[in-house]
Amino acid sequence: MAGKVKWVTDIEKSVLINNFEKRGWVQVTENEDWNFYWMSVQTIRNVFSVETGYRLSDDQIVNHFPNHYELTRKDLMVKNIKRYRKELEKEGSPLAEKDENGKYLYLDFVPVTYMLPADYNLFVEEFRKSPSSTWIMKPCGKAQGKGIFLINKLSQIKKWSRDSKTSSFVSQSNKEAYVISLYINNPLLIGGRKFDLRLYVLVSTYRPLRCYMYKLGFCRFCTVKYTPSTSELDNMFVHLTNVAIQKHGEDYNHIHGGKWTVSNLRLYLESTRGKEVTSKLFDEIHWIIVQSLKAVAPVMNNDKHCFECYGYDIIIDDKLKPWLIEVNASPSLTSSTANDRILKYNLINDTLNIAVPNGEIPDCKWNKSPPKEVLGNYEILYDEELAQGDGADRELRSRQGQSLGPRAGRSRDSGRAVLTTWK
Ligand SMILES: Nc1ncnc2c1ncn2[C@@H]1O[C@H](COP(=O)(O)OP(=O)(O)OP(=O)(O)O)[C@@H](O)[C@H]1O
Repeated sequence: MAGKVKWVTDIEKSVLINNFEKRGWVQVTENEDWNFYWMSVQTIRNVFSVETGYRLSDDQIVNHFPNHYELTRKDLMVKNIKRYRKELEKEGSPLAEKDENGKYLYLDFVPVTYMLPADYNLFVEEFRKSPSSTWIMKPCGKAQGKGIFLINKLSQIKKWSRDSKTSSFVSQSNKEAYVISLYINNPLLIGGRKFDLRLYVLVSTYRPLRCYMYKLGFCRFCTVKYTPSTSELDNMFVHLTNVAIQKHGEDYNHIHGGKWTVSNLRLYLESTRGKEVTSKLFDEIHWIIVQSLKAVAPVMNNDKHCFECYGYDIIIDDKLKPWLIEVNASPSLTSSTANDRILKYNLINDTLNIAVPNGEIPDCKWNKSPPKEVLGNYEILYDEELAQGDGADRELRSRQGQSLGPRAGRSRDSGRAVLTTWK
């Protein structure tokens, strides 16, 4: 038994268990000595809570950072990105440049969002500026499309407030927090349907930031054709791409599960829009992912026992601008189709190959910069150490020279530091 990795999980998914067994690892319970724990977000809270006083030893590795929620809670992600933009602005960074209307030229990649109830007045002010816009209300602590609804009138939000059995937003502050985001009402449509992208990103360390992009993401399609018409605002089969919602749709296809691989999307876009704009779009997607990670890196508890495989949700609009919608700490490992099973099995396999080098008893001082041969379907997305003295300077230099930001054809950090091709 000695020398074998002892694993525990509280997520009973075959794609996990098959991977552990394939490596000859030994299953133990959480009360025994374990080396590798693939845990839910509830469990990570207990492991790192002050009350439990649990201390991880050098040979223990877990799949979440203690305060992953700084990125994976809808409200905190937006708060951190707003703070990051302000800091860059204060530093005079060219990345924080704004247009004549005061809108960020490059860092405008999350839909305008307010926290409710805290930012209610700010929201009302913004709402009145463009009263014909649609907004999407999302509970901060839920997933799978639960509790989400669309509004286009202030009266709807007032009604919601009343319905949640409170007389004012102030008294609601202890209740469930929501975010309200500007609804991207011009999504890119394929076959008339809205879709979003689910991309996987592995972070092995936040300081220095080192992250990997999984090549095999997918698109999730709605089952009903898209219309921005207000008469369909309540129809979640039109607006929400979550599989948890769409699988209840009449036209849900159980064979392909309403999914396309990202490489299919790429081919489709290359043939309909051209290679150059497609490549620019994917560059920009990578760029906003890196920016979101840079935004939270300073506040992350960069615990050496941790790594994390995030599920990024991205929507592309009809101008081919990508929007970061959300980051998930526990992307679904449920397989809705045969292809899904293969993808998720491989995702875990490749993740383990990086997080637990050689499948041996982990050492929390693990080499977080593994050789290329073990990356599988991962590619380095950003490596701060490689970018040092190169990327940042170059970002500044390029300000004086040409344009900035992937949308403007900005020259990016060094190719070694940042993924530039993704076929
Ligand atoms: N600002 C927006 N504009 C357009 N569509 C949006 C927007 N925000 C969310 N959506 C749609 O609603 C879906 C659910 O939103 P989101 O992912 O934020 O919520 P969730 O319930 O936490 O889902 P998940 O299970 O992916 O965590 C998205 O996949 C997307 O299709």
